[in-house]
Amino acid sequence: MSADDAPEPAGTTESGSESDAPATESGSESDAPATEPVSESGDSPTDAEVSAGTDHALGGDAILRIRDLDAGYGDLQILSDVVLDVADEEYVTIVGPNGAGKSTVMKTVFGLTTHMGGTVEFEGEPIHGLAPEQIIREGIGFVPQNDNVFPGLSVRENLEMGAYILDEVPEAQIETIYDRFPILRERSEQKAGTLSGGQRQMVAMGRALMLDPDLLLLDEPSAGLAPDLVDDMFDRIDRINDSGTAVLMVEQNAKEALRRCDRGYVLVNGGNRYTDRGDVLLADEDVRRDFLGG
Ligand SMILES: Nc1ncnc2c1ncn2[C@@H]1O[C@H](COP(=O)(O)OP(=O)(O)OP(=O)(O)O)[C@@H](O)[C@H]1O
Repeated sequence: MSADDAPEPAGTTESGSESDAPATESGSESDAPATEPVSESGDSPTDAEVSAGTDHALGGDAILRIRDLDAGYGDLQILSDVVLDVADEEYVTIVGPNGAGKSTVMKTVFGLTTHMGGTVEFEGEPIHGLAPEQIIREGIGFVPQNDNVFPGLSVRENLEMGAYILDEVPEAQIETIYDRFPILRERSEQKAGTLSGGQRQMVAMGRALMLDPDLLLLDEPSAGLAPDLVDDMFDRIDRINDSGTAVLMVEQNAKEALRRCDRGYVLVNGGNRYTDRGDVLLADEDVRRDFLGG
């Protein structure tokens, strides 16, 4: 989704002083917020006056709607009262310190943790408590950070595994994935374990896209990639989102992720801290200092 199409969060600034200022004319990705908050004094706004929002729910419709979510592992609670929305075709990033619970949110949406309270709804239906196989059927694909390919299977067999719930291999979808990642067509018969890190990540994404999900969950897609491949990976994610798939991503490369996404959530210690457009989070002094390395 382009920034212009992005739904507005229910509140974009702590003060609630949301401006109607248009996005920058060039529409270019810059560090400046596309919407410039106006100071109460009427002075020219500066970065120091940008306040990231703390209203974590979207004002409008969401295809993924998480409310007051408590979850963890066994008896160990990690998430407390998490609120998070993803709108149709939106690109949302979760950032935050190590151990904040970012991956746990993703795993919880995909049914891989212990649900302890609150709700996760997808396209209007509750999905908390469902098994991953059921969640895939609902239209959610997940690319975990680790162990996300079958190393002993070929590229093609990996893709086929992404559609294992179907009776027949969807050949047309495999072709669509090959069109999106042409190198995978070339390496179709090669064992996934022998591919480079970037190519393995493409296999993992391709597998998660096999059922043409409405929402793709990506956990640290740039982890372990050589620096010159990171931009390429982000470009591919942009294109997946541009083709109509909503994306919820956890990313260690927080600044780049926030530059690219529509909205971001800052998670700390298992709970929400800030929610706003990516460019607003990038411009907020406190967010930059505390969570983005200045
Ligand atoms: N399978 C598990 N069993 C028990 N505790 C776990 C498990 N996985 C993660 N945790 C704990 O949950 C907490 C949150 O971990 P999580 O991986 O969600 O954080 P994160 O924000 O994604 O961190 P990072 O950026 O380091 O990946 C951590 O304290 C972690 O040790």
